[in-house]
Amino acid sequence: MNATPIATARGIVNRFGAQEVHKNLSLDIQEGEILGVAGGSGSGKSVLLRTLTGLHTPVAGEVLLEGKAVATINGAERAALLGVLFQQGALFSSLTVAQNITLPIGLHKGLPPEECERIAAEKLELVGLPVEHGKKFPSELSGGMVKRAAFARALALDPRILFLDEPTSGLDPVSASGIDDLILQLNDELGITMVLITHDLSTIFTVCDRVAMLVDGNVVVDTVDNLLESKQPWIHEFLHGPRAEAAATARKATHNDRTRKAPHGNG
Ligand SMILES: Nc1ncnc2c1ncn2[C@@H]1O[C@H](COP(=O)(O)OP(=O)(O)OP(=O)(O)O)[C@@H](O)[C@H]1O
Repeated sequence: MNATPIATARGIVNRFGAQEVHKNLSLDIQEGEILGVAGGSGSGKSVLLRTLTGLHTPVAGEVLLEGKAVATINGAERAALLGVLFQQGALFSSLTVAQNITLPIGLHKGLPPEECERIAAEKLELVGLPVEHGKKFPSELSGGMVKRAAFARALALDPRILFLDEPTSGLDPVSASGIDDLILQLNDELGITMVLITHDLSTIFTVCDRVAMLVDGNVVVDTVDNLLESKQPWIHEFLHGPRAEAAATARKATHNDRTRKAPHGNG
């Protein structure tokens, strides 16, 4: 029997004109897990992320975060509960990295500047960036560093759930693997629940406890081991294509190195 999920989506319907993107989709997210969200282009991954975070109101269905309807959670409460890392980092280019990190702290906590600076330094350290990088502007950082700075900002208010939109996209393999390690580290050390949209097979094979596969407007959620047995054509093609083989080999090495916590089932 599972513990109470930290987030639940029930009967979600999302429709744009005649196009039905989600047809009665339901999903439980367990506290402390790393859940991947995968699916073909246009399958509704980003719309699902926006729905789960309360940025998009579905045509039908509801999202509960810690048992509370997301629509009824106010801005400050929501900011403390969930962080979002958008695909391009979405940092303000006219602000320094430290100012970007402290922006949500100032907005939602009203802390004095020295305390904001202390928190910014702490978050930079947490994501593996030198504290001096706080003085730089986003344009002065590499792609991997921008992602880390965006992580630092998403972590500013110590959220319990982090939603990540393609955290490794556009990165070279070494930087991407550094981001995978950061996701594992934040999950292991701080217990943050992670929900990440990804096409990155390496991330799926080495990082995710479970994966939610969006297919035909619905979702199949399971561990990678179980999904590897799936006969559903898109899932089979995705996990058994030529690019999946190298990722699966890397996974075996990682699993030998690292004892992941027992994955949660989803019924
Ligand atoms: N605001 C909107 N208005 C109209 N259609 C939309 C809107 N948002 C999303 N859609 C449509 O919903 C479908 C799902 O979009 P979504 O961005 O969630 O796909 P995705 O799975 O994230 O795709 P990709 O992997 O290509 O980013 C797409 O066909 C998209 O055009």
